Amino acid sequence: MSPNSTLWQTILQDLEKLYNEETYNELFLPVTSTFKDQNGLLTMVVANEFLKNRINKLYIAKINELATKYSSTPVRLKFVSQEEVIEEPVADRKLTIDYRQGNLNSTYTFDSFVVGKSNMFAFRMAMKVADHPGAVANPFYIFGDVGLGKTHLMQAIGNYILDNDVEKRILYVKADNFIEDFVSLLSRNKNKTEEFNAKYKDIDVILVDDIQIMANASKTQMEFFKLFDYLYLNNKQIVITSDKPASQLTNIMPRLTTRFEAGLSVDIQIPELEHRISILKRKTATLDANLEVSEDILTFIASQFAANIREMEGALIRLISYAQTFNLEITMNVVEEALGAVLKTKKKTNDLNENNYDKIQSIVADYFQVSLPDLIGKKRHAKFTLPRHIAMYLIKLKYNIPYKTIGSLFNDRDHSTVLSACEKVERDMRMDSNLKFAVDSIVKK
Ligand SMILES: Nc1ncnc2c1ncn2[C@@H]1O[C@H](COP(=O)(O)OP(=O)(O)OP(=O)(O)O)[C@@H](O)[C@H]1O
Repeated sequence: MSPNSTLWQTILQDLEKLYNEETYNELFLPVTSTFKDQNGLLTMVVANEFLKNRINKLYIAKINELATKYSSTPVRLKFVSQEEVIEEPVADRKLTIDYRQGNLNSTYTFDSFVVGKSNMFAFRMAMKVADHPGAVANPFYIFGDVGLGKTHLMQAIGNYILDNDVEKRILYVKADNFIEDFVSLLSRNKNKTEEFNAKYKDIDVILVDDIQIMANASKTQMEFFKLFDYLYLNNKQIVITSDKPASQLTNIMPRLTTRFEAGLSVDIQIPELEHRISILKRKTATLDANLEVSEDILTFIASQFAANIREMEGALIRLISYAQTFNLEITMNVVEEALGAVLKTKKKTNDLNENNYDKIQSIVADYFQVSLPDLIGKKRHAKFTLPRHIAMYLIKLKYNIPYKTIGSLFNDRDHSTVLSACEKVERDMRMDSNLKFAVDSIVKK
């Protein structure tokens, strides 16, 4: 394959847009030659070690992401220096591509992971683990609620390690697949657990997703325990995710949970509103949709899908696909058309929940005939501030949650802003019968 290969030329076009002229001219343009082996490993030769290291440290994840996007067959790019090509032929280790291809999603990188307060520690430690696999935190245990980015972060570790050393064997496995694999092997041949062990032992990094699923599968747990010890003793990196801390896992044998606890545990929390909006912005950019989604609309979506990033992303994708299909500009009406059904179902589920803060926000917004983004947002006109203060007051009255938590439901306003809003509504109601009437009517709804 020559440097004029269509794939590299296509990638170059994107790189030119993504990075400044100097970087582009210095690093990407002078690639001297490329060749592809039978595993789909595309080797790019650059002039010297310095250029190679810069690309491998800073740009390889993006380049491989683009390669995956533009190639119809599995492909990975590896940059080597001119000297290396002369000294040693590029290694050909058959399994590497299969590991990546079958397991890791190449878009789950550190680069595409938006960092905020809720995941900062987890992110930083994950970077450290990826930089020094097996040496910093073993096992590395990530826990948190559904859809908050555990798999993404775990796979980012795998992708990073692989991007820096294409010969590393990274295995990502969902705990349920691990069980299935074990059970199907036993059903074929009861004495063949060695075959199972060999498959899993021949790896450098194991990423086990949703370990809680292994609850009650005691034979599989036993097998996993043996594997865990083997990998651990051989300094292979183990990364585990779960929906709860290791100490709270039920029906998982203590000899496993205590080993999980002995490593480093990090949690991922629900991101704050601004953080969720940043995630949506990043997602919009990667969708390449050529469609403008305003800040107000992103705020609205982020405020409706607080607890699960997967659902929030799903709503954004649905909205954009809808607008593209019907060739529409994205307005609040289009949001309602595209997401109406999803929001209705979500509302029903919310109605079953005790803590129904957005219901109060919607009722107040309806009562005062303002839109939800305006109620939650930053506009300071009295037309918006009065309903906003009333909504804050009613949430405090009904749920008595901390002022700071209420603030997070209103564009991350701080504790003192919410406190003074609630006090003002309470004070004004004593003197203003219209206001009292309005608040009472809303309470009855
Ligand atoms: N901080 C973030 N930045 C960018 N994308 C994110 C972030 N957090 C989550 N996502 C995206 O949200 C979606 C759901 O994330 P992921 O599958 O990693 O969640 P999870 O915690 O593993 O969920 P589950 O408990 O269901 O396994 C993915 O598309 C992921 O890329």
